[in-house]
Amino acid sequence: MSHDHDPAAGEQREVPMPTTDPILISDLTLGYGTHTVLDGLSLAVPAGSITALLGGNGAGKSTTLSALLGFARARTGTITVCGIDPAADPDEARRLIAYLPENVALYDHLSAFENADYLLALSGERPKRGTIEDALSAAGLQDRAWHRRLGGFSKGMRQKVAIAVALLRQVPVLLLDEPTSGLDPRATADFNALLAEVRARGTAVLMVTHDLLSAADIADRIAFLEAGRVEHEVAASGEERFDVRKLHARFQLGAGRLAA
Ligand SMILES: Nc1ncnc2c1ncn2[C@@H]1O[C@H](COP(=O)(O)OP(=O)(O)OP(=O)(O)O)[C@@H](O)[C@H]1O
Repeated sequence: MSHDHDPAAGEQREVPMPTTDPILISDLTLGYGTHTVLDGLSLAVPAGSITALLGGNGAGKSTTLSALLGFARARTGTITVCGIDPAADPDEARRLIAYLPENVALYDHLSAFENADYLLALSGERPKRGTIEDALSAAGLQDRAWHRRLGGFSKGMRQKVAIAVALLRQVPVLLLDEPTSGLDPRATADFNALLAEVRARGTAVLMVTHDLLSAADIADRIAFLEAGRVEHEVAASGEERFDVRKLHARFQLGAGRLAA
């Protein structure tokens, strides 16, 4: 499955430097049939920052990611990924996005290395010799696991392979759907440390999550999605992190409002 690694041909693409916020959603309304899911949603994620998108079940968090990927079409409002409208040009928008769904689709019969190599080839990437190993290592996967089939991997190990692929793609936007669900606290901390590195590269990260602790630990901004829009947004200031108990209370308030 591995392709020929010609170092000369394997130059990594430059990460496009956005002139506007890489993720920009303005007054977005979207739904399925007669059911309106997003109703005036506005959200901006600047380069080099992490926004956690919180909200009750069915609030429209995954739908927001679908719209950024060009799978769900806006009725009104605008949505851009580095200035590209994903509905008008989904291929170009997806070229700029690394997306980690909740259940990452990897191939059990391939090794970690082969999975990364194959998935990158599907994205049209030809990584330089040694860069896959570097990325697997940076993602925290021990070298003895690099050439083992994924069949026996834990969820945390799979997540590391997936994030290694995302790291290798060097794209300006990373979308994560509940990335820490099912991870133990140690694996979650490792994952957050990795996200901090992705942020330091200038990537705009939007993370849908129910994990308040993880969001409080890593996010720069936390947006609460309620009644189809961002009703409340809080930002961490400097070294001061979020208070998880306050976030929990805020979340309960929103969930109560949704149920009312
Ligand atoms: N393809 C679809 N067709 C019709 N309705 C859909 C579709 N996808 C999602 N919905 C509906 O849109 C609403 C929002 O779903 P979405 O998956 O975006 O919520 P969510 O906030 O991600 O929820 P959860 O936290 O449970 O994952 C729900 O009522 C859901 O049933």
